[in-house]
Amino acid sequence: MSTPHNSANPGDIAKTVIMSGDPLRAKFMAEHFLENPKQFNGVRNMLGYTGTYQGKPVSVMGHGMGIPSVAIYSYELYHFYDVEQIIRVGTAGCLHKGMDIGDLVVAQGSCTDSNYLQQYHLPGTYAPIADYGLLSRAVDECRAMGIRYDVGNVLSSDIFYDENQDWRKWAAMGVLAVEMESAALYANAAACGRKALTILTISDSLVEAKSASAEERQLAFTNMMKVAFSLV
Ligand SMILES: O=P(O)(O)O[C@H]1O[C@H](CO)[C@@H](O)[C@H]1O
Ligand SMILES: O=c1cc[nH]c(=O)[nH]1
Repeated sequence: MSTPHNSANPGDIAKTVIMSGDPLRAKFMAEHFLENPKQFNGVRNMLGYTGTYQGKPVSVMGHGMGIPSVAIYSYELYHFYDVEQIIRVGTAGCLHKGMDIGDLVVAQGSCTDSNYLQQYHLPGTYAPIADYGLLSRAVDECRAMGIRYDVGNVLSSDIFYDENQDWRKWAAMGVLAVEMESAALYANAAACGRKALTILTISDSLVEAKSASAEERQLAFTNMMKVAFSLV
């Protein structure tokens, strides 16, 4: 059975899916990390592939930009394709001095300015968090690789071009970086008892004049991919 957004048949997608906003980053992962990749989706150019990594089945797929997009793709993977864990590898803007382009942020929790969580009608503020098992293994891998990384809260914002610079208020609460999807991914996973983790690479700084090129965003940030594949 396919969905309106995914033409895969049941069984075409592995239990672990590594996702990124940019479908071309998913293609890059298929070409550079997967053995025998087979494309399972091309609907809306949201490319998805399944292969093996060191002999273990794994899929990679794009999820588009923003919460509505990641929410659709991750919901369908968990509910209609029986996926057990989704690891997002994305880019983010850092909110503090001393963080550099290329640094990793392992997103322990994700705040949001989106209304997505209101659908659960909770009598308070839900705190979307990563699966602890995936998180702690990712941190172990970052340490073993000897790369620069932080672990903590991120902001999943609906706003890329922030007219009011509201990110400053999140930074004052210790939030490390801003991206646009993790809160919905974590909430979707929690709502169906599955696992999720986001590993980010800093591509921009909101506090210093630093920025990566479009090509680097698509292709060069391989440390987060190595960490993600180590979790398969
Ligand atoms: O690099 P990706 O995974 O797309 O993630 C970040 O980049 C996009 C914005 O440029 C948003 O999707 C944001 O979350
Ligand atoms: O500043 C940034 C950089 C990457 N992704 C975002 O959402 N914001």
